[in-house]
Amino acid sequence: MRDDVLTGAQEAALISHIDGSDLSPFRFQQWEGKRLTYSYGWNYDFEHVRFAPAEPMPDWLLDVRARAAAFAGLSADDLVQALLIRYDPGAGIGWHKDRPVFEHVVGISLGSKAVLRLRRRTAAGFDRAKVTLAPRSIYHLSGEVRHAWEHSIAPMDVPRWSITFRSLSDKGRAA
Ligand SMILES: O=C(O)CCC(=O)C(=O)O
Ligand SMILES: [Fe+2]
Repeated sequence: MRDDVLTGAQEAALISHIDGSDLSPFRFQQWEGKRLTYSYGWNYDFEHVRFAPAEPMPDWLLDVRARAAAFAGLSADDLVQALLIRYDPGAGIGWHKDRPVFEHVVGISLGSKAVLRLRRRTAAGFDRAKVTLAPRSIYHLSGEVRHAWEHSIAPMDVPRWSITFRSLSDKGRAA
């Protein structure tokens, strides 16, 4: 993780771009999440279990993608997906591992801080950890924390925005 990878002005511009995007509620089976999302590059459709190319990333994302790649030691071209999320008050994200079609996960937090909770199943229960995601900070999930641990964010009473860049895994490339 690293704090302060964006200025306040850059953060405000990214938030207004996300708010100006055609966000829609995350849907899975009968369940409609309170978090609003939009994907560029590739779309993993949970409702129809379909992984398909999506609209290319717009210019306003390219600078922040380059920073995310540099931070994670990747090349910008590797980060082929960008997921925009707006969490309105009451929205969170439940326990999950990111889909196996993706490999590296690099996330940028905007607007307000959140606690990223982490857990890994053990014989006795769960190992747990948590980390504070400050606004304007970045994190990289790879290796064990990406593949062996789940993560979640509890619903909050203030809005938060995030941009998650992902590379494809071998499985994603094969698909
Ligand atoms: O909002 C975040 O920073 C986390 C998002 C996340 O875990 C995901 O989209 O898979
Ligand atoms: Fe995730």
